[in-house]
Amino acid sequence: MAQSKLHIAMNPWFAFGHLNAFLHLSNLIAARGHRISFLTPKKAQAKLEDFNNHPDLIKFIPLTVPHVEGLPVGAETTNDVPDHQGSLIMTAMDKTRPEVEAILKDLKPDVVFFDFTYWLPEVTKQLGIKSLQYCITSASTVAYILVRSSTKLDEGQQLTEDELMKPPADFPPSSTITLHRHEARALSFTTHRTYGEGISFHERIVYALRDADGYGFRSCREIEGTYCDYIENHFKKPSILFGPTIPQLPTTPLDENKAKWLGQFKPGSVVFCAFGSECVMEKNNFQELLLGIELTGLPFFIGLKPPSGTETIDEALPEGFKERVQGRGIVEGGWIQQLQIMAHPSVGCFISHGGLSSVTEALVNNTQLVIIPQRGDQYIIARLMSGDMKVAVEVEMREEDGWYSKENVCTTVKSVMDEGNETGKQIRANKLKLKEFLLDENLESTYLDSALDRLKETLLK
Ligand SMILES: C[C@@H]1O[C@H](OP(=O)(O)OP(=O)(O)OC[C@H]2O[C@@H](n3ccc(=O)[nH]c3=O)[C@H](O)[C@@H]2O)[C@H](O)[C@H](O)[C@H]1O
Repeated sequence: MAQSKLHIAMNPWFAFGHLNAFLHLSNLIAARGHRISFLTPKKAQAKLEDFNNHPDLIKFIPLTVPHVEGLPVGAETTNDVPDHQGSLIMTAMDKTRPEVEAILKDLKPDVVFFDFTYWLPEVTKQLGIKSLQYCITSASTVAYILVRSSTKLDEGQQLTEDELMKPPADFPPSSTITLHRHEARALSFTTHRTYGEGISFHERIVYALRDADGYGFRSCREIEGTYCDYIENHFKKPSILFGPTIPQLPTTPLDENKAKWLGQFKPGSVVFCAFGSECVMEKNNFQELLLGIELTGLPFFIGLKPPSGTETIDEALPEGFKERVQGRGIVEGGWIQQLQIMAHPSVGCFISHGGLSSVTEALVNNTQLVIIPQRGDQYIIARLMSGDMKVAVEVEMREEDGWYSKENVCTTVKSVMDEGNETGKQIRANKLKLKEFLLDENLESTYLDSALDRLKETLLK
């Protein structure tokens, strides 16, 4: 088996973050001569095709997404609907089960990589095919929340807010992860919300984990090895690290005007703030964050969506802000060239929400990293980076409701930006070491090769 070529089917959640992550992995696997059958909604296929680097080996299999009442006609992915209709897209994806079953019966791949379709292992078992749950979030998130959730579910109970604040008793002793009260409360609310007809998000993920033949993570032993072992020991199934996704600088250069604007400031002096592709903040938190950045006295570039209840960034700005920061600060509300901005030599600090991709992008750049987690896995990723790895700092928040003051924001940013500050020096040194490790040209291929070997020796033996 070690030298044989595999046929892998991919069945990712109908959201572009997931479809792209699975396609990225597919490209790496196909580069080693393995065949991929990539199940995707019909319209999404057109958007993914440009990113298929191995059309001879990666074949898209279009799925007809059934219409679900309440969804706009033709909606297939979360991209086609507002946030609150994500659950209906999940229902639609669940309804593709008969089609997926027929496709797999016909294709007979060796293994199916999936994430949210908790019913997939039942289908594959009947067909004599293996299933691997490929998680695009951090292994530490699965370890901290879902391992004990599964035990609780078996007992007909749910994790409580108090339990979520602390790690389970048998958690790796090297871990520093704990949650604040407001985080535990928010997490408990989001995980227990219905996601798809008649099932909560949390049940969906736990059943997927419980029934899959193994797990895959976009991470490495050096960052999350202990968490991966913890998951493997609990579920007694192989937990495979495929290596972190190292971002490539896009070929499109940074917009000329932005590059010119950033270029007028000293190297490493600009504060850059962006909260990923989904985050819409509350207006008061948004304004306090802006005021905190203003208070640092440093030049800044902020790319955040207009906060809730507003249509434009201009109407959301604090009183007099625009006039006060004229010439040294920009706030934008649309899509920004995050990778190109982060790589600009003038940028010295990145304030992030803790999304796994944004954090990884910061780790392979020279910016200092400040995290203000907004939801879900971002709380855990923030602790992992600030506590376990000591490559980031977090803004102090009020325990009960997560409120932070402008002074908290300013002090934290200055702690990593002021020359001579001990915290800043330590973070910079740790980050540099990790950057060198992550940018080792052999890292990606070493991880991928050993992940595929492990897949063959365990699931597919
Ligand atoms: C799995 C899920 O991913 C989510 O992704 P989200 O978009 O928030 O953040 P990132 O993972 O940083 O991903 C965001 C990605 O979009 C890029 N980008 C974003 C906005 C923009 O204007 N320009 C850009 O280039 C950015 O460079 C990064 O690559 C959440 O974390 C969630 O908690 C997690 O479960």
